[in-house]
Amino acid sequence: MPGLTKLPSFPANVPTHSLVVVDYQLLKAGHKDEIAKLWHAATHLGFWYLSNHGVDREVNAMFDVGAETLALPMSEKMKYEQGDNGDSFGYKAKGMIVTDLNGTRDTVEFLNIAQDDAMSWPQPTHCTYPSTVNARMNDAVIPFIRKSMAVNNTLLDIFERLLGLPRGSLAQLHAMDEACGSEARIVKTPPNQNSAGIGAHTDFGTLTFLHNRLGGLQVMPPGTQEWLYVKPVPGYAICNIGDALAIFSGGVLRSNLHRVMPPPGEQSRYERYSVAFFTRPKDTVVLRPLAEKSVMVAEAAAKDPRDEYTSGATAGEWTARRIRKLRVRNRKGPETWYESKGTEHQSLKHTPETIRATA
Ligand SMILES: O=C(O)CCC(=O)C(=O)O
Ligand SMILES: [Fe+2]
Repeated sequence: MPGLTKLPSFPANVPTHSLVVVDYQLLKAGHKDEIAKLWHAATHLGFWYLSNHGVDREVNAMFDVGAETLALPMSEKMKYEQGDNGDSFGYKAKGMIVTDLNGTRDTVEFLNIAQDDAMSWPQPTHCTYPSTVNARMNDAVIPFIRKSMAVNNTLLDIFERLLGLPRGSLAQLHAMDEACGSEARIVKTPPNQNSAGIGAHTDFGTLTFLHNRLGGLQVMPPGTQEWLYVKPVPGYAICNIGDALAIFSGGVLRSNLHRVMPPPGEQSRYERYSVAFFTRPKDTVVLRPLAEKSVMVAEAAAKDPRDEYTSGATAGEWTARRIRKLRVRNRKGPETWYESKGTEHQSLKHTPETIRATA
């Protein structure tokens, strides 16, 4: 069980970015200073720690489900592999996606469990899962997904209000009346790696609720070309804005570039697991600034003459394209790496040269 091993502490001598700590209970209580801290983090780096989220027990259970499942024989896991069509749900074997422009293969394996499948369980909506997932659906997976949804929906309601959007408008884009790309993920990085686990990317969806025990996650602060570690803090989630929310807000909220590297220092000798929940819009929602619904978004969109936030794609198409273009077997050359990109132009000028700098 990954939770029972005593892990070496995060080293003090690696370049690290400190994140603002936002208290979830204070946010829920409408505490003004806490909401102001959240807004600042969401409109600048797009990442923050969330304390007092109350999901610790469920997160620990998910680390165990991940360890049990990813320990299954490869032949069993491969029955659930994502494939090359841009589907997200299921298992992704190590080395199936590229991490950079040169086509370097990834070093991680992960398992994605659809929110829709958990909500319709035992009836599948999208796909089925390994027996180790099914066995823990009721006591671990569903409780984790339900609580993560509640956290992300609370944050979404706050952003909706602060963006000046009509009440319920963001919630409507994420309602459970249609299929969506929201999913839980468990990522496993083997010990002693020396290349990127997951390459530089922005998240595809709306909001990410992430749980780390070992280091490895890095962010590139806006306006820099420098990668900085995010230190895992026990009990704190790491939250970040994804592309869909950056686009809905006309760029007011920031979807920042990040990647997963081997854990730093002594930690690199250990297997690394992370657990995440991604809230994504309903598949049919078109990704575009909600300018007609908010003066703030309209003003931000007007300052974007190149229309970089108007994708024309639905959320389902956006996610499928980005996954498809990352798959090794779909790679034609360096251009396929650029074709996998989302709103990275927020961190970089949208040119091959600057994207190359992060590759
Ligand atoms: O493992 C992590 O810490 C982050 C993973 C990540 O960025 C992702 O799965 O999108
Ligand atoms: Fe990510």
